[in-house]
Amino acid sequence: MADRAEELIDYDEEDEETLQPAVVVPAAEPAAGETGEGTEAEAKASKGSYVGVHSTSFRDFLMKPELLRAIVDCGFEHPSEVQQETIPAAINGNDVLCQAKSGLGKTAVFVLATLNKITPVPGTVSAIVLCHTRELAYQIKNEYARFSKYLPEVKTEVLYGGVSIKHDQEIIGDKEKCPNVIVGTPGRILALVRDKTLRLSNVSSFVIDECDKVLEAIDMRRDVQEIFKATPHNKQVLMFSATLGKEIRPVCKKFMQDPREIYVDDEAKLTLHGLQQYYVTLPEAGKNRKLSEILDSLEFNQVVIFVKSVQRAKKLNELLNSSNFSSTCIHSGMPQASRIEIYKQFKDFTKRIMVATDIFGRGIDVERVNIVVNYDISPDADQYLHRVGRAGRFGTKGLAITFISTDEDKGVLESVQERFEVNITELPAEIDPKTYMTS
Ligand SMILES: Nc1ncnc2c1ncn2[C@@H]1O[C@H](COP(=O)(O)OP(=O)(O)OP(=O)(O)O)[C@@H](O)[C@H]1O
Repeated sequence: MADRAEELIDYDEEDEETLQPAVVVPAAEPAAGETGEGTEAEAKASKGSYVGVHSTSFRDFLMKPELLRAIVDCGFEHPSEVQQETIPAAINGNDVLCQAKSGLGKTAVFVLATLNKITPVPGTVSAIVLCHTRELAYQIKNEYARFSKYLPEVKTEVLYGGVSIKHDQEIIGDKEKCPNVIVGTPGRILALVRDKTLRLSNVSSFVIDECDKVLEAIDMRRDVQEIFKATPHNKQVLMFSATLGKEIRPVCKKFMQDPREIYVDDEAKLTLHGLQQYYVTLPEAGKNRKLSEILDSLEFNQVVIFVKSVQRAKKLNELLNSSNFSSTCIHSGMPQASRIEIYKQFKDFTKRIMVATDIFGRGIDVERVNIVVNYDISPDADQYLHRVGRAGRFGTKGLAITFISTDEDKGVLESVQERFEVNITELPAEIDPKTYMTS
């Protein structure tokens, strides 16, 4: 930790103790669809039912009318719990460090807050949003497009590696086309800052989504720091993740001034209660047979199957297709344009089975995914939580099945159960589809 601390940016005033107390999200009664026991109420649970304890309206937030209109068009009826807690603080101009469950609308918090604040000046970047994968950046850019529908003067662009930098340079260098909001991955954004194409001296909002992941690896953190240093001192900083361990919080706070901290401190509350979680113990050689049994016997809208390497993703995808399961796959070994194309096809429901490495494990929002299979278990408990959160988005129901074939796998499963106080049981011979299919 001492080494890590030395890596951090230090502003003199940031060394003072944080003045604002952290908000710990209270224990909410499960909303419809949360108990996972298959009651009639759950069967009726649908997207948007998860509104938490207080039912405020988006109109209660002091937002631009153009944003309120877009929210209605998006079909959002009520703010979710995290939105109720966090949007007012963000709109008020506070720096915010926020941890909240997967799939409950953290993205809308920063998209709405930054759009509410922005007064677009042609040729000037006002907001910058960083995240760890290109697909997530692309997805966030689309969220900006949805919510800025009635703010046509606000231009948003996504920037990431793996595609020609020339194209980015042309857009940013052109005053007419230059985005006011930039979403991207740190490497490409830093390259554009270094070559002086991208000027960040007017940035007033700095956002990091999946901040624990972005700041955990030293190389990505260094890139973020360099980008951060190119922005003015006086700006709003917002950071989000479903997992914010105690070690990473001080790292995040080094980028912030007197932040509002909103945490789900009792990690048991991070479990999605609409999500049923099971494991299957089996030898490595039995995984393919079990997977096809699962795909044959369970009902699903869309399923994501996680594996631990690019090679395994390729092989499993080939095998599934040769066994007449029409699957697709996504991993870092593919050209970037194909990755985005595959993400879009899956999101558009053209494909129903996706084999993925962990590039798809965080943040990706495909609302019809109701089953996640950990063909290879995640490397750690946090990543497990993110992966299974791809099912059961926004209070819908879902099912997660994890294959356990080594003692090491068993250890990870145990750490998940301890950390998030979830009881993961053996996959039963039969599961009532009502318990994992949102009607
Ligand atoms: N108030 C709302 N009403 C209805 N749907 C909503 C609302 N807020 C967000 N959603 C939808 O819920 C889904 C999940 O939101 P989002 O991807 O922002 O979750 P998240 O908290 O960032 O999850 P993760 O931690 O997995 O990244 C999205 O499809 C989003 O459009």
